[in-house]
Amino acid sequence: MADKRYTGSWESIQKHEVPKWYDDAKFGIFIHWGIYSVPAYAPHTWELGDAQVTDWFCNNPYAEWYYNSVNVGRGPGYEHHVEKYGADFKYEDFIPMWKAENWNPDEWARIFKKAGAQYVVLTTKHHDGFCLFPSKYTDFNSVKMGPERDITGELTDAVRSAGIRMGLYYSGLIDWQFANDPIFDDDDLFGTASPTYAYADFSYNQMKELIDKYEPSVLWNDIGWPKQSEEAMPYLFAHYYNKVRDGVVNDRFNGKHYDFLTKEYQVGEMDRSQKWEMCRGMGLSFGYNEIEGDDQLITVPKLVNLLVSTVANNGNLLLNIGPKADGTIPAEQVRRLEILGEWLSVNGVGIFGTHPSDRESEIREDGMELHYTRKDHVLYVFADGLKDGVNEFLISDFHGNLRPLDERLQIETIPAGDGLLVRTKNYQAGMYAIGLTSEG
Ligand SMILES: CC(C)[C@@H]1NC[C@@H](O)[C@H](O)[C@@H]1O
Repeated sequence: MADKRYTGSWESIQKHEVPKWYDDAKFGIFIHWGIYSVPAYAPHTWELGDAQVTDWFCNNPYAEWYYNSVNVGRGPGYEHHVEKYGADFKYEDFIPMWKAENWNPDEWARIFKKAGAQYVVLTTKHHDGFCLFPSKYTDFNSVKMGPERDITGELTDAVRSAGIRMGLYYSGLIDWQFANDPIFDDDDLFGTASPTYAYADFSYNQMKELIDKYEPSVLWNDIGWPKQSEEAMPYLFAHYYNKVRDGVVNDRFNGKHYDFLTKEYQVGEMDRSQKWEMCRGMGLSFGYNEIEGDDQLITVPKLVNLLVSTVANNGNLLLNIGPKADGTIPAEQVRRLEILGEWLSVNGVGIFGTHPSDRESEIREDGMELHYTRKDHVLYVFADGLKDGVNEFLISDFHGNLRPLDERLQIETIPAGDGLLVRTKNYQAGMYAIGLTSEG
């Protein structure tokens, strides 16, 4: 029987279930690439969630917010712009400097594949309103100017050719081509949001354009959706799900319907019963920030720990890269993807296609962490925060045996009461979090 079609009602839409591919995927790559990649500057201040909102917007670490960081007329972003480019240099003057002259989408796809990424999400239109696709609703796009290429189309083809799913990000509520008063706080942010019915029609039409042209596996909307077209949302979702049967949408369409919840840098409250996704840059920014060198980026041990702890608690990790304006990915970001891919090539069996165990993650006072996943009857244990050489930890209420996924690791296992004592004999820091399996 043909798949049931969705109708334009909330009742119909809410019958959509999270498709297996998204639940199994566990790891994707976010890409923030745009005009802002030319100036590539933001002060290295705080992780989102660590700053007062009143401090955030004039000291914004997000390089993709460059336009507003200048528009506020004060703070390090503004001062940097005036000093380097002059007060009369406009944001749009960066467009002809974005040439993407060294961009090879197949090379990006090769890097993502080697990293173990199962899906990719590209910014098709960020808050600056510049579209990375040939929209028929605006000429402010990457085919008509700047790179003069359909970045979304070329990357979608390359990523899918590599056997990776393609998702699309869209700034649904904020578009500085329609409303560009400086944003100093959240009131300003939502005050500039979707100012008119004309914008609501524009964003609805562009989202439909993206669905029809690229049939993305993920619709990653940002900030929110225009109130003026909120009633039409079920039609948009029905159109999407009928066209992309195993597509997923995030929770940033005003939270009225979603396949997965989103977290940005910090986990905050966690509900393991719902599918969620953690996203973050490798540094404090999503867009490339030239002052964020290797020392300012997340370390590999912390990156592996983030992936393991996210997956063990029913999440996916969507790790962002910020390419340079010329189309190359900064070497320090590529290196992290390569190492993560090497770790996943050994331990991925305990990550991809697994489900959270009924065992909660354990964060011990000595810094050791135990995280659990399962696949059918097989239990996977990930131990992190270990020291070189010998470490001991108890898997309570466990009557099987465990063996390491990394054949370099030597362990002893000793039945102890109702559990199993595990002793590593030769742990080395380069093994990062170690994976153990109960599969014989
Ligand atoms: C999580 C990521 C998509 C961020 N969402 C909020 C934006 O303001 C920010 O620049 C970035 O795109």
